[in-house]
Amino acid sequence: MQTIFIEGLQVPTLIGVYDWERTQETVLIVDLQINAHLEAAMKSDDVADTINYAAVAETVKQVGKDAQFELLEALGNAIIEAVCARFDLYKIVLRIEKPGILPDANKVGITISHEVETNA
Ligand SMILES: Nc1nc2c(c(=O)[nH]1)N=C([C@H](O)[C@@H](O)CO)CN2
Repeated sequence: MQTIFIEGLQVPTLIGVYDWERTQETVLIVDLQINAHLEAAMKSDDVADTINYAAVAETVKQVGKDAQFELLEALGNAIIEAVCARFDLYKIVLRIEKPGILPDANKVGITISHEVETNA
């Protein structure tokens, strides 16, 4: 099993519990770790044999564009559902940061780990 990661992806989205957060999009910072079998691409050197991280990033940004959640937890769940539906993976660890929102804190956020159920 190998890992693909994306760090520091900027994801604009409408998010927040309070009215003042819902007048404009917030740019969230997303990190993703995906565990998958990459052996085929390691041998073939063909992007068709792997999880294209550009396509993952595009999927995450599209979820953000379409979403209007209040909570980071709900957005995280939507991102995980979209990525798992599109890519063949075993585990995903998602971290979403919301910078500069709390006084006296650089950033707040969540981390969600999700393992895909297999029939094996
Ligand atoms: N666990 C969470 N707590 C809070 C969230 C959240 O998404 N998850 N959001 C907010 C507000 O929208 C925040 O950004 C401003 O106070 C508060 N707590």
